[in-house]
Amino acid sequence: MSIEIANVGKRFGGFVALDDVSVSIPAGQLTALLGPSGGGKSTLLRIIAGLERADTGRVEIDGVDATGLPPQKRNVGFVFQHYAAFKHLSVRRNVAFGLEIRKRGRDEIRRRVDELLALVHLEQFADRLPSQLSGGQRQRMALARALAVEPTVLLLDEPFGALDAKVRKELRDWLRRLHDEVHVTTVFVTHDQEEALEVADEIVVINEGRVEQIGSPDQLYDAPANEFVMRFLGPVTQLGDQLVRPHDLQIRTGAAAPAAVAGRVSRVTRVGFEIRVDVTTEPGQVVAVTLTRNEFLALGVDTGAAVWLTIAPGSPTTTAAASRPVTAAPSLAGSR
Ligand SMILES: Nc1ncnc2c1ncn2[C@@H]1O[C@H](COP(=O)(O)OP(=O)(O)OP(=O)(O)O)[C@@H](O)[C@H]1O
Repeated sequence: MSIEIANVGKRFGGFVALDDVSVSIPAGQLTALLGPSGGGKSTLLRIIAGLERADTGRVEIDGVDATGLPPQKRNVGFVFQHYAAFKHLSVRRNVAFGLEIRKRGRDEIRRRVDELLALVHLEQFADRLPSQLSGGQRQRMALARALAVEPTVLLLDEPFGALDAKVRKELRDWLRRLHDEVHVTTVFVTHDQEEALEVADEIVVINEGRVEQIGSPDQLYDAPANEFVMRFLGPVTQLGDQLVRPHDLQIRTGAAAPAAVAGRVSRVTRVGFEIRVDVTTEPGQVVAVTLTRNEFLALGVDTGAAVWLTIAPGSPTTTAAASRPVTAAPSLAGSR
């Protein structure tokens, strides 16, 4: 049940929401559409669902041209951030709804709903009303309802976005496990890079209506296509004109390697299990380095110490597009 999106464009008035977007979503995978707010993720998802019509381009679901098909003919399941349940119906009836309107037999419905409630771990809540569930339980009910009609594709628009951090994390682990059991081709929208990196088989990074990069979490993290992707996927710092992750920098106190950049420790901050060491280089650039506590203790430096910075071999780096002004810091010239 693969999805092919070819050259899709969408405008709202004069505003370009999607600009020539092409993505192949492989069958049976969990794919994340990741990007900042307003980038076009939901619009793309809605176009796949048939809730929005593309101005240009084509959408193919499972080899069939779906570009002009209405949502009900696409066999997609959809879950939104704020799930609208039938308030007066029990959890069981909510999950059964799609099967009832398809006039499935009573025994079949009961069997299928029992299976689904077990799958989302809501068996003991079958007779409650949606208002008697927690937010996380309600979203699991929504997923069970979307899965009830055996969609070829499951589309999730920030399904856990409205929940608190702890519940989100539980649900994302659960979604991963659920997907490993059910294997339905799933596309979910998130603006949370950690969520995408943890859960997805493949990530499509979308920004300002365009695809910035498509790849596995490892590919995106280890080989970001550009500065945007590198910055969006995790913390970065700048050494000279190179963007690098703070934990990919090495600090030395002794004889400098040929490519090492000299500086002084300007600040040391402990952040949980990590130590953040700011090193101000001679041109006055403040470079952030993160070390484990043991690495920091072994290094034996403190504020004011003269050090040399190198980028650990093999680390992902990108050249900063425009060299940003370096952070203002007192000049260290001549103070070594
Ligand atoms: N029906 C509409 N009419 C006009 N503009 C719209 C409409 N739907 C979306 N847009 C605009 O298109 C752009 C992309 O919106 P979209 O919802 O796809 O972004 P998103 O990446 O999903 O963002 P978020 O994470 O905030 O939901 C936004 O600037 C939005 O304001």
